[in-house]
Amino acid sequence: MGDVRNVDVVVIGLGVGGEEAAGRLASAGLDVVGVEHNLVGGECPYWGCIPTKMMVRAGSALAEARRIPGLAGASTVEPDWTPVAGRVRDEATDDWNDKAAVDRLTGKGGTFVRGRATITGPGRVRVGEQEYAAARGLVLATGTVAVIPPIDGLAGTPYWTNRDAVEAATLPGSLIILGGGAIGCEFAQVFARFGVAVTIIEGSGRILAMEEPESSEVATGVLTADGVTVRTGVRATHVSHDGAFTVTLTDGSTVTGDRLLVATGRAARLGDLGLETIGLDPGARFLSTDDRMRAADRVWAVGDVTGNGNFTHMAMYEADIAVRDILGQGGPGADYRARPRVTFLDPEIGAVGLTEQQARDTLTDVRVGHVPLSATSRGFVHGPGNEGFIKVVADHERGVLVGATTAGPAGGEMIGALAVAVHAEVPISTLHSQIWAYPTFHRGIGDALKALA
Ligand SMILES: Cc1cc2nc3c(=O)[nH]c(=O)nc-3n(C[C@H](O)[C@H](O)[C@H](O)COP(=O)(O)OP(=O)(O)OC[C@H]3O[C@@H](n4cnc5c(N)ncnc54)[C@H](O)[C@@H]3O)c2cc1C
Ligand SMILES: NC(=O)c1ccc[n+]([C@@H]2O[C@H](COP(=O)([O-])OP(=O)(O)OC[C@H]3O[C@@H](n4cnc5c(N)ncnc54)[C@H](O)[C@@H]3O)[C@@H](O)[C@H]2O)c1
Repeated sequence: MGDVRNVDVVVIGLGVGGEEAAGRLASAGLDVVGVEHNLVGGECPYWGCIPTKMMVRAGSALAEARRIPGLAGASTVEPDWTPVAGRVRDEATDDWNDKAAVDRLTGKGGTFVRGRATITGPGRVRVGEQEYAAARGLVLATGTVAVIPPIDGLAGTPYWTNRDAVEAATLPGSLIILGGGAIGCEFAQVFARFGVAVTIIEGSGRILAMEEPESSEVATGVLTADGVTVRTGVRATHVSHDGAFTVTLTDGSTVTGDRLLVATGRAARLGDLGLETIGLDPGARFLSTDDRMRAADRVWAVGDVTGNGNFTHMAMYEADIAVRDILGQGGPGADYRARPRVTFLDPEIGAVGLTEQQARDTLTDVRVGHVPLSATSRGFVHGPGNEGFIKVVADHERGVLVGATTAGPAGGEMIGALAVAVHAEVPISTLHSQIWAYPTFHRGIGDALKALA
């Protein structure tokens, strides 16, 4: 065992949240050690948001080109995965090389340690043979891994997770996707648009089950139109692989495919972290925190491990709160009322705050306004590809919005206006007097507000 090195803060896990926290604390002059056993930047830049949104961009370009007939002449579309895989490898991930990110941290004065960190006691962390004592404390930002359900026969088969799907240099002829959440749906649409025969198997009654039922309906419609087979309310009971995959479902039917992508949710990486040495439960699903992201005395937790939403913007939001607390800077604590999210389908499905059902479960007088995008001027003008809707959810007693969904060609952008309304609790009477530019997609927000009933 080497000497104990005394530092101010040890950050465990340098994904989105940890990298932000370590960089900010180092810039503020603290002696910070950031530990990462894989790639600095974590899931988002290498196997998550960035490469998948490059894929979505490519799929959307194909879809838009296919809309030319009827709109602007003729088009012949020949999909080719080569440039997509090339962009993912060269532009998004630098061939899965994190040198730039490591340099960014050390350039701010932080110390980078590649290895797996284990907590050995209050303020104490071990990486290999080196022990660190952190006077100010620890930031835990170890993120999540793909959940692999205990389906008979699945273990031991060469199934894909999001990582394999992002790294794919060539596409399979057919793909079975277990799970119809954001990951399953986004990959399904992209791959289908490149000619892959995709089947989604979703155990619950609808895909995108965490979102509004109308979102599930739109997603099912567009995926089906793209050639995806969407199976809901069925689960896999058995998986076999003999070169191709065969999945047996609860209704007795089977589905075959060249590849199988498991996209059935994420689990926090907490098991082997040594949480028991600081009085935390190593078996917990998530680390619960107070509104300053404190999980225990001199222990902060940020990002996916807190269970407050697996989104990059949440990891950065929570890292900011933890950093301010460590530096004694004060400022607002965590407030999850206006949590935004966007599922990057075509149409994009943006959402903020509560769904209608969540609002009805907690509030006494809930009013809802809904407008199909095709009924708005811009939706009408747009024509092909105008699937979507705007839905607003109001707490009538307080006269404010508590949630909204914007599905459409610019759904991820439209939600910005409604996120402000929910976050700042803008009175609905004030929103009614707002002038919405014509003929934008977001002008439909005014129509949805008028439809509140
Ligand atoms: C396919 C996919 C698409 C996504 N798309 C979006 C999107 O469009 N928009 C969005 O907002 N979010 C998206 N997400 C979610 C987003 O990637 C995560 O919310 C984000 O990466 C969380 O950041 P984090 O820092 O909490 O964890 P992570 O990014 O998971 O980073 C945690 C890091 O900790 C390291 N680590 C773990 N244990 C240890 C240890 N003991 N010692 C050292 N290092 C350790 C890991 O190697 C990892 O690098 C997507 C996720 C996936 C999988
Ligand atoms: N655009 C984005 O912001 C974006 C994109 C991708 C992922 N993410 C984040 O990553 C997280 C994980 O995504 P995800 O799609 O893996 O998880 P998810 O929890 O959103 O969806 C998983 C789905 O799998 C289903 N399921 C679970 N077990 C099953 C089984 N055995 N058979 C069939 N279906 C089963 C669940 O009912 C659920 O609908 C999301 O919560 C999201 O926050 C965000």
